[in-house]
This record gives sequence, structure tokens and C-alpha cells, in this order.
Amino acid sequence: MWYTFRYNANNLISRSFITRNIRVPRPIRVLATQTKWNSTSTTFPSRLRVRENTPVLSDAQRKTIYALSSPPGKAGVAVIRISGPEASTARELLLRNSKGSPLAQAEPWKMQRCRVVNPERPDQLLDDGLSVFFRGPKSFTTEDVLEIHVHSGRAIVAAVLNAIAQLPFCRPAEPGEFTRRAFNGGRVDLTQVEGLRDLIDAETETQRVMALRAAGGEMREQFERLRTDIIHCLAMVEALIDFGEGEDIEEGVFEQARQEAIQGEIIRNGIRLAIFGPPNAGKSSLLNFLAQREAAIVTPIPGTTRDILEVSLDIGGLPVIVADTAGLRQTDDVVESIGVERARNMVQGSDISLCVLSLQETLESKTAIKIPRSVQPLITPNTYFLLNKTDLVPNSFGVKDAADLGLPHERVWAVSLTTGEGAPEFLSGLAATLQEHFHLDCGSASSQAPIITHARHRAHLETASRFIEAFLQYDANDVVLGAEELRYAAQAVGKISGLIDVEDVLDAVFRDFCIGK
Ligand SMILES: Nc1nc2c(ncn2[C@@H]2O[C@H](COP(=O)(O)OP(=O)(O)OP(=O)(O)O)[C@@H](O)[C@H]2O)c(=O)[nH]1
Ligand SMILES: [Mg+2]
Repeated sequence: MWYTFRYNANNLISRSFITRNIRVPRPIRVLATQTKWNSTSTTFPSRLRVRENTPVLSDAQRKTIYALSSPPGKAGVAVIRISGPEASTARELLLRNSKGSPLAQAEPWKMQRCRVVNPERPDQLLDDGLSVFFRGPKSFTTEDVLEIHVHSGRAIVAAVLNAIAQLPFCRPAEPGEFTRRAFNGGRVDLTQVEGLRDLIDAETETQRVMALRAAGGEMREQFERLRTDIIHCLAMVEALIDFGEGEDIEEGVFEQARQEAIQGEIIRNGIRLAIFGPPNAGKSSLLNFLAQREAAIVTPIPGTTRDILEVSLDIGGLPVIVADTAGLRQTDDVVESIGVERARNMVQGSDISLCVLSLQETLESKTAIKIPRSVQPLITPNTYFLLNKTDLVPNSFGVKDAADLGLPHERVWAVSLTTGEGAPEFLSGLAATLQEHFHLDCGSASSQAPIITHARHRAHLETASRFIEAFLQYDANDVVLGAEELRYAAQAVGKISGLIDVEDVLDAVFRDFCIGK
């Protein structure tokens, strides 16, 4: 009876996991003895037959976890990972050589051809595949890890996961649990965990480069250096308490780190670029040109665009969320005036803005552009200009002329979105400008210091910064209080890498991982 329950329960676990990707129900318990399996047996090992009153292993007791680590569905290869103290037992029970005999002793970190079988009936072949055994602690999780590579098809993967589910010491992994074990084992710190998650999510080249650096431990090193510096100062201050001599702390370090944090965060979330300008200037045409599709409605009627239309794009390797907005003008039309208000808010809330003007309508003389009054208040040092409709002005209008027009910014491009004249130069110029603006150069990844990409890092840095500022306020008579501030500052920096009491943030960090990572 119990055996049937166990079989059905495990079936249910793997099936729901595969097909619907839902979280595995936790309370399901599997009956098993705690002894090891006899892997050479060809029948279902009698020691594992479930009996009434057999000890039950809880989820917590089953320390070996497994999951499909590649996306479900049809593909050349699916990778199934097993990690934990019983990974090598799982290998003995699940894998056979081409003759159907148990595999020889694992040669760690070496790919090996194998057959995957049902542990209850080792003569039943599930698939031909490859396996690699990582001996802990030289593995991602720092535990023994077995990776089984089979053909990726729903039925194959389901059969293999079902087979693993029958091993009483194994349980399905929670989302991010492999990475959490790597963190617990000291293989990675929290910044690397976040880097890994961002790497999986990266959609543009810059995001990939930044995430790879974080995952590789560059941030970890940077924060460790910072923390060591503070602790060094603290030691000096404590020496001052004891012996009357001291040392100062460098003031600019935190401010610089904080500024970089803000920039990095923008890159991770996408640069918000708002297109704005008077009606009929070609704003929606620009959005369509950038998106390379008819995302926005374009007509010759001024006031066509009423609402905000956002498109996420990759411009020069940077993630940019481009917003098309309603043309700015005084209007009695209720709907349009709401659109104009939204446009203003959008421009003010953006990281960078692009003012589109129709040359035909704004060119006063050969050397002067008249910026409409409705547009003027929104122009800031973060505004760039695109002079559109060069095809409608008498002489061909080059970028050289545009730069001489007395506009409040040197970044000015002239194009015709209809004929495409000037468009390639504009596109490469915009990409270079964005990279410059955000201090990024995808090409020279190595020279860059790591950039802070998470609000969590910034929050801790700001806290640390406040404590350092407080420390700097104290004079030599208050060194005891000053030392306390430094201690808090070091703690705040330690929280970034997870070295200090971070239980509360762990769940938040690992929650967003997929199962199998
Ligand atoms: N001749 C010429 N016409 C253009 C050019 N770019 C856009 N247009 C035309 O200008 C008109 C207005 O273009 P839109 O892109 O809708 O302008 P908009 O700024 O979004 O206008 P609103 O949404 O009304 O604020 C359309 O008829 C476009 O085809 C250009 O470079 N040359
Ligand atoms: Mg429009």
C-alpha cells in the first residue's frame, strides 16, 4: 500500500514539475530505509521495499536534490543535475555501461558515455546519454554532483526524473537551491549569486558583460577591499582609544561608489529614453525606425500620438526602453491634453531624452533653430536633438551644420526618416553617446571597474556611507563613538556580499531563480 502511494506521489511530483513547472508539494513523504542501495542487484533491492513502520525520511533528511537544469521541451540535450551526499549512489543505481553492467568507479570531472536505467528494473533502458561526476568540494555546489545528459524530449526527461524520484534519498530541488548550496558552501557570495541570476536573464551585450563580471567575483573583491579598509581604520581607531594615536579614512570612496551604483542600476533595469517634441515632428516615425517595425501609428495629422508607447530595444548593446510621447502643444482637446501631461511626466522621469524637431518647421535661418515654447522647459543637459525631415529643406543638411545651430547641446543629429539620409550615423552616434553617458564601453570590458547593478547594494552602500559620514563628524575626543560608527559601516558593506547576518535577504535573492539552477 505504501509502495503504491510512494510511486504515485513521486510520479505526481515529476509530472507536475515537468509539465507545469509548478512548485513541488512539500508534505509528500517517501518511505525508505536509511541504508545504502545495493547497486549491483538487478531486481528492486529488497532493503528498499517499503514496509509498515519503516522510518520515513523527511524533505530535510533527504539531502540529495535533483532537477532538470535545462529548459523543458524538445532539444538536442537535456541536463539533469543531482547534488548531495548520495550523488555517487545515485550514479551507481541509475547508470550502466553499454553492456548493461554497473559503471566503473567515477573518474571525476570527465564526461562518460552511459545508459540511464530504471533503478527498480536496471534492464529497462530509459535513454543513452553522457554523465559527468564532480567530486565535492570541487563542484558548483561544493557537494558531490552528478550531471546526466540525455536527449531532451518530454517523455525521456519525465522517465529519468521519475527514476530519480524513486531513489528514497533524493528529493526535487527548490528554485535556486543548487546556487544556495554553492553560497552555503562558500563557493560564491551574494553578489556572485545575483550576477548568476542576471547572467541567465541578460538580454543585451552590456547586461551579459556586467553580469559575467559580477558572477566571476569582481564585485565580491571590490566590496571585500572596501570592508577590509574600514576594518583597518577601525583597528587604527581602537588603537587610538588604547594608545592615543589614529588614522583617518578616505572620504571620497563612498560617494564615488554610490554614484556608480546609481548608474549600474540604470543599466540593469534598462535606460529610459523618452522621445519628445512638437506634434508632427516625426517622433513616432523615429520609434518605428529604432524598433524596425510599425510599432506606432504615423499620420500627417498633428496630434496623432495620444498615449505613451514603450518599446524595449537593444541599442549598441545597451538595454534601452524607448518611449514615444504625444506632441507637445497647447490644446483644448481633453484627451490630447492628458496625453501632453503624460508626455511631460515621462520626459521628466526619463534617464535621457531625445528632442525631435522638424527642420522644415523650426529652421528660422541657415544658422538658427527655433525651439517651440511648449518644448523648451523640458530641455536639460540630458537632452539630445534629432533634426528630422532634411529632405524638406532646400540644401542638403549635414551634421556639421546641425552642430552649429546654437542648440543647448553638442549632440545633434540631422536625418530624414523618410529617405534614411543620416540614419546610420545617427544610430551609431546614439549608441556611442549612451555608452559615454553611462561610462560604458562594451568593447573594453576588462578595463572597467565593476558596476553596482542592484538597489540592494546601493542601499547597503548608502547606509555604510552614512555611518562613515557620522564617523567623520567626530573629533579625537569621541573616538569610542566614532569606532562604533565604523563597525556599523563595515557591517553594512558585509551585508552586500552576504558575510554578515543576511538570513532575511537570502530568500529574496534565491526566490527568482529557476528550478535546476
Ligand atoms: N518628408 C518627410 N516626412 C516625414 C519624415 N519623418 C516623418 N515624416 C512624416 O511626418 C508625419 C508625422 O510623422 P509622425 O512620426 O507621426 O510624427 P509625430 O511627431 O509622432 O507626430 P504626433 O504623434 O502627432 O506628435 C508623417 O506623415 C510622416 O510620414 C521625414 O524625414 N521627411
Ligand atoms: Mg506620434
